[in-house]
Amino acid sequence: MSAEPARATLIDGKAFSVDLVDRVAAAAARLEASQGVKPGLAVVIVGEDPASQIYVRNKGETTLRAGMRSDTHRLDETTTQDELLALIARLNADAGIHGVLVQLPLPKHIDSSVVLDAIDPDKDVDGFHVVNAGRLAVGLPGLVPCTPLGSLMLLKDQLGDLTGLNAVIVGRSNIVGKPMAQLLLGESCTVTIAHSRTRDLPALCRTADILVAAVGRPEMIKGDWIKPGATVIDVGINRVPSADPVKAAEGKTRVVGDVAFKEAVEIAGRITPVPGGVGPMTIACLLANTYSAACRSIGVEPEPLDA
Ligand SMILES: Nc1nc(=O)c2c([nH]1)NC[C@@H]1CN(c3ccc(C(=O)N[C@@H](CCC(=O)O)C(=O)O)cc3)C=[N+]21
Repeated sequence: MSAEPARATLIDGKAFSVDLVDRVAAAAARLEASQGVKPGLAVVIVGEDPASQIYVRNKGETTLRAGMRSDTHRLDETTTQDELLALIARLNADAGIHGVLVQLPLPKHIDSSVVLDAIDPDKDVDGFHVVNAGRLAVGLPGLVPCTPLGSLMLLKDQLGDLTGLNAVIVGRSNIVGKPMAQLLLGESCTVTIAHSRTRDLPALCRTADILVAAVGRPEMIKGDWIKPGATVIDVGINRVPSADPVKAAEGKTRVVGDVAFKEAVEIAGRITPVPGGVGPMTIACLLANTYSAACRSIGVEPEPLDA
């Protein structure tokens, strides 16, 4: 007989996202057949931020798989804020484009909040516009940020009803932490948002039935911060030097999350791996949002897409 606790179940976001993209593709094809509207996504990238490259590559491939139109606008690092705003105005007015995404981070001379709030809220497939943040906060329908939306889909798929569970979110960003808190509150969880100034973060994390790590610090959340059996959602995508010193010296990197996975997997009940967890869900939800935006643009209620 072994007293060893079972290792955590791995939450396969990659597999879930493949299914979700298939459902989006089927729904989009029905929309096109019945209404003559093909969902279109415009992605705007200013400059050459390396962290954005994985996302752009994966997104391009996935958009094609979903049978949607995808335009990419690559602007020079020196593009002015006014030039960028002019492009957004054109995309807002383009009836063939239902989703507009401006890749973050933007160069320092551009004010991202001004840019994000220039996007038509009904085309804001990132859900970053202040109007969509407000809609989410008061429970109105709107476009919801992709990473929290994908994380919630995984949680509901794994756990079913989330009512009454203690959720701790580490990270208070507008793009992940805050909207994740709103979504979990909407599922009747008891939600705590923790951050860099939180006192005794390990002890707080140990109260969590659902622990969402969204701090952007490689492997910060340790195994002994996790309540045995808890569900851990690791939102982090951090590029660090390869574990093999020879490869690291050659400049090879690997991707790790915000959770120390090797320790955490021995304690948690369920956990998302990195890569292959939340990341692919973010992209699938971007396409789901583009499909929904296309439907709403012609006054059609989108088909439900969560499994
Ligand atoms: N306006 C805007 N919206 C975004 O959503 C946005 C952005 N800007 N800027 C950049 C970040 C980054 N991001 C990723 C999403 C998915 C993966 C992803 O699918 N990662 C895979 C592969 C990772 C790997 O192997 O390198 C995985 O986690 O399995 C990565 C990165 C979205 N971002």
